[in-house]
Order: sequence, then C-alpha cells, then structure tokens
Amino acid sequence: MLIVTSEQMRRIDRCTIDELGIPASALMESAGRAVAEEVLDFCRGRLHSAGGAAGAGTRPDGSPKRGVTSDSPVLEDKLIAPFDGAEREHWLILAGKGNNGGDGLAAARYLQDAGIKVSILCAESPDSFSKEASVQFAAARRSGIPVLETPGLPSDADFGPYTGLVDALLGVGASGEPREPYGGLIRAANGSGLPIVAADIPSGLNADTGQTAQACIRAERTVCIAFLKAGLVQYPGAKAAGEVRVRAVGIPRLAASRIDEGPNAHLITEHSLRETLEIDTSRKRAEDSHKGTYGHVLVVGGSRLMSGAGFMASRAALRIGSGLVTWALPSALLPDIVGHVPELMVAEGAQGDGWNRDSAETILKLAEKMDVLAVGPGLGRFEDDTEWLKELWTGSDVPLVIDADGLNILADAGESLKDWGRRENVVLTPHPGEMGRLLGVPTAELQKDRLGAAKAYAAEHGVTLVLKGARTVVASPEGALFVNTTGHPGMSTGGTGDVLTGVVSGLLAQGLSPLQAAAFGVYLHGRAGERAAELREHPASLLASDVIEAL
Ligand SMILES: NC(=O)C1=CN([C@@H]2O[C@H](COP(=O)(O)OP(=O)(O)OC[C@H]3O[C@@H](n4cnc5c(N)ncnc54)[C@H](OP(=O)(O)O)[C@@H]3O)[C@@H](O)[C@H]2O)[C@@H](O)CC1
Ligand SMILES: Nc1ncnc2c1ncn2[C@@H]1O[C@H](COP(=O)(O)OP(=O)(O)O)[C@@H](O)[C@H]1O
Ligand SMILES: [K+]
Repeated sequence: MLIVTSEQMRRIDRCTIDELGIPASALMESAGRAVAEEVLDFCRGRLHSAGGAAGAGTRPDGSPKRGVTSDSPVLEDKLIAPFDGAEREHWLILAGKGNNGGDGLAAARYLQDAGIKVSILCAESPDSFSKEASVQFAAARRSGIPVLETPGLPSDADFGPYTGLVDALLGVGASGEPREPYGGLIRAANGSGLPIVAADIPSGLNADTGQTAQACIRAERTVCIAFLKAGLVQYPGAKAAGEVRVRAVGIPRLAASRIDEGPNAHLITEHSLRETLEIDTSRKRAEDSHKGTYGHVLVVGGSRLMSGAGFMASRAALRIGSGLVTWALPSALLPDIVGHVPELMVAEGAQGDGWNRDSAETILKLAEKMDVLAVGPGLGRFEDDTEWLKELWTGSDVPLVIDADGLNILADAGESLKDWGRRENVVLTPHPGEMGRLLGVPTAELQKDRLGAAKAYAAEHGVTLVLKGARTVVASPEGALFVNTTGHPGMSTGGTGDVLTGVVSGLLAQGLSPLQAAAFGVYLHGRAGERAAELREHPASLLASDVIEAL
C-alpha cells in the first residue's frame, strides 16, 4: 500500500483535477460518502456488539435484510442504508473552513439519508469556507441539517445530545499548532468522551511525520482519503488515528505515478512484499536443494558479559532457514559455548577473552567462505574498534549486517565513515538510541521524524537502514521507504533486536537483496513476535528466545 506525504497528496489532487479532468466536487462527494459509510459501519458495529440491532430484520453486519429476500432479488446499497437503531444516533460534524470541512459536510447528508440525526458545528463563519466546502455547506443547509448558530467553540459547548463526532476540522492542508477556535474544539471533542471518526487525518496531526500538536484529535477511526498519509503510520500519530481505513474516492493510482518526485513509500504487506519487492514470500525450498543452497552466515559478536546476544542472532539465523551458521567469538569463551546449540558451528574470532584489532584479519579470512557477516550482537567495545570495523567494511565484499555495538563503533567513526567507501550491501539495524548516536542528535529529536531521518541517512551513506521500534522503518539507498506494522509490545524486551539481526542475515544468506531481506525480515520477525505473544499467559512474559522459536 502506497504511503504519501501531504505535499505529494496535494500534487496528486491537482493532477487528478487539472490533468485528468475529474471535478474536485466529485472527489469531495466521494470522500464525504466514504466518511459517512465508515460512521455508519461504526454505529452498526456498536449496536451489534451491544446486542441492539442484530436479529430479525438485519444481517450480521447490522444492515437490514430489506431487498435481499429471495422473492425480491433487489439489493440495496447496504453500506449507506438505514438500519434499525439509527434513530438513536446523533452525530455532530465539526467542520473546518477548508476542503477537509467539505468532506464532513458532504458526509452529513449521507448520514441523514441513512436515518441518523446529524448536526453541524462550523469552526469559522461559512463565508470563509473554501469553494467546494461552501457548495457542500449550502447543500447540507438545503437538506435541512441543523447548523449550530455560533461558529467556533460556543462557550456553553455541550456534547450531551450527541452519540458521536466527525472530525472534519483540519486535513492535509493544515500546518502547525491548530489556531483557535480549532485548538479549543479539538480539546472539547477529546474531552467529550464521544467516539470520534476523523476525516482523512485526525486534526492536529502532522500528516508527514506522525507528530501530534498539543491539541490533536484522538480518533476511534480515521477514514483516510485516497492514499495512506505517512503521519498515520508512525507513532504517536498511529495512536491518535485509531483504526485507519483507506478509502478510494476516484483519485486514480495513475495520478500518483504522474507527479514529479512521486511517492516511493509503502506499507509492508504480503502484497507489497510480493509485488513491489518481488519476494517469493512462500519461501519454498527446492526439492533438490542442499544446505549450500541457503547460504552461510558468520555471526561476529559475543563477549564475556554478553554471550546471549551472539547465541540469539545465530539461532535466529538458523531458524529463518540459513543453510549454515558459524559464530565467531573470542577463543576463551569457546569452552562455555560449545554444544549449547548443536546445529551451530563456532570459530575462534579473536585470541583471548575479548575482541581486539588484530582479529579483523581472522574474520576476513573466515569471511572468504561466508555469504553474510552479522557484526555486533554482544560485541562490546575495545581499543581501535573503529579501525577494526573499517577493515571489515573495506576488506571484503561479503554483505554486512551491523547491529548493537557495531553501530556504536560506526557512530564514533562519524564523518570519516564517508571515506570508507560506499557499499550497497550493508544493512544497519539501529534502535532509536543507536540511530540518535549515528546522527549525533538526541533520540527524542530523531523520533520526531523517523521516516525523514531513515531516508536521509540511507541515501547519504548508501546503506539499507532499519530504524527499529514500533512501526519499524526500512530505507533503501535509493530513497525507497517501507513501514512495518507487524510486531507486538511484548517484544520490548532485551534480545529481540539480536533476533532480528539473525533473521535479516539469514535472509540475505538465502539470496535476498539487502532491501528485500530488511523488509521481509522485519515483517517475519514482527509476525513471530505476535505469535509468540499469543502463546504467553501475558505478553509481558515474552522472551526474545520465544520469538526465535515462533519463526
Ligand atoms: N480536491 C481535493 O483537494 C480534495 C481534498 N480532500 C480533503 O481536503 C483536505 C485538504 O483540504 P485543504 O487543502 O483545503 O486543507 P484543510 O486540511 O481543509 O485545511 C486547510 C485550512 O485550514 C486552515 N489552517 C491551516 N493551518 C491551520 C492551523 N494550524 N490552525 C487552524 N487552521 C489552519 C487554512 O486556513 P489558512 O491558514 O489558509 O487561513 C485552510 O483554510 C484533505 O485532507 C481531504 O480531507 C478530499 O475531499 C478529496 C479531494
Ligand atoms: N512495541 C513494539 N511493537 C513492535 N515491535 C517492537 C516493539 N517494541 C520492540 N519491538 C521490536 O523489538 C526489537 C527490539 O530491538 P532492540 O531495541 O535492538 O532490542 P535489543 O537491543 O535488546 O536486542 C526491534 O525489532 C523492535 O522493532
Ligand atoms: K480531520
């Protein structure tokens, strides 16, 4: 599924209207209908779960059976049809002066037509409405929909009579902190305790970064118009939006491919993995395959105080299907490790009980027979480690996955990293703390625009970047972005990142490109986390090892 910025959406709108000749009013009419359908669906679901409307005269979705009996094979438009219990609903449309307001005003008519009581509260005087919104306002009035007299936030704002709110205050045309009366309306709406369905984006959300203004609608559901907005797929925006439903309104996908600097960001789904990234997601093993078919991963990591990380990365690389996995670690640790994972091979990565600069030569020698080097899990820091990593980076062409202290070493390399030379087969997997160190900015600063930061870093350094955390972002050197939605908060536990390193490395070993391995890897890792969490009495008890076993 394509993800767009607000600027791209504006240009796609313009292309649709100006170049394809589809009238703006038609698009708004469709958008209004989509919003209304989602409100009705929400109402039916609510009645159904309360046991109210389901039963005689209704279908399972709560819509009436009228018109679908066998003796009368006439189908009513079920999405927008009246339903039992509709008369108990009274929705207030909060309408801004722009086209987002117009969507809400168009929705009002459809809701009224479906038997729901609707009222309209305008944020500003209707005289100031955009051209399309004015048309919708006039139509709503002529349809007899009541408009609360005072534009803005009435001092006696009382949401008592209503059963839900449509947030059509601000859409992708807005920027910055909502001005008054918008800010006050947003706060009052949130404080009402009523369910809110947002048109396009929750008002107060930055549609590009997912940052929320101080006043930002907290929606139960967001009806995103035409294309998924980037701000809806990153936290805290993803939370403010509630359930996101992307609805087609007559803006063709073709228009997205017509604009300059068009969207190159996707949600990671089975479909985008198969169609956009051309991955065989079935991961079928060839009948005549052998272990050599599926590559050999060398994990470089582990230290006296952090041996578990190397274990988990190695075991995950095995579980994801690598033909062979070898774990290179300091020689003094070998006796403690040997035999713990019977399928795993081990190698002396460094002499003694820790890593040292000289071990680069040993690793490069081992690398000659490897398909991937996974550097970092449990590595620790040591003298001249920057020179050490530079040797691995420049001394071999074998794809590299760098995580944990491997990333901290890179961060210390700073600007000199540019002199190491571009290697397009490097995958970096930082969590936000490590990403902040790579960029030299506080974590909180970086989190304000995760997509932007990941994209910029990947392009600047020519690497594939996996910025982890809920809604992990994958960025390619060419500027493509992929956002993952699989995963579970139970995965917020030590070691799950090491598991991801093993997963991505294992997929690379099996012949996937860095971008394919990163995107498919975060998807599978998240799914395994979901499955593992499901099996626990409580997700808080989830361990990283459980994720490996669920792969
Ligand atoms: N044909 C189309 O294009 C289609 C568009 N569609 C819909 O239109 C939406 C985009 O509409 P839009 O571009 O009119 O902008 P919109 O989001 O309503 O807000 C702009 C208004 O807000 C104001 N404003 C700005 N910042 C503000 C602030 N901080 N605090 C307060 N106010 C602020 C700004 O006022 P100004 O600052 O200019 O005085 C301006 O009046 C889009 O999200 C989708 O829902 C669909 O119907 C499909 C077809
Ligand atoms: N709330 C969450 N939702 C989805 N995935 C999560 C969540 N919390 C953590 N994860 C995933 O778990 C992994 C944690 O990695 P990381 O922070 O590097 O852990 P560690 O360093 O302990 O191995 C990442 O892949 C991250 O995306
Ligand atoms: K809105």
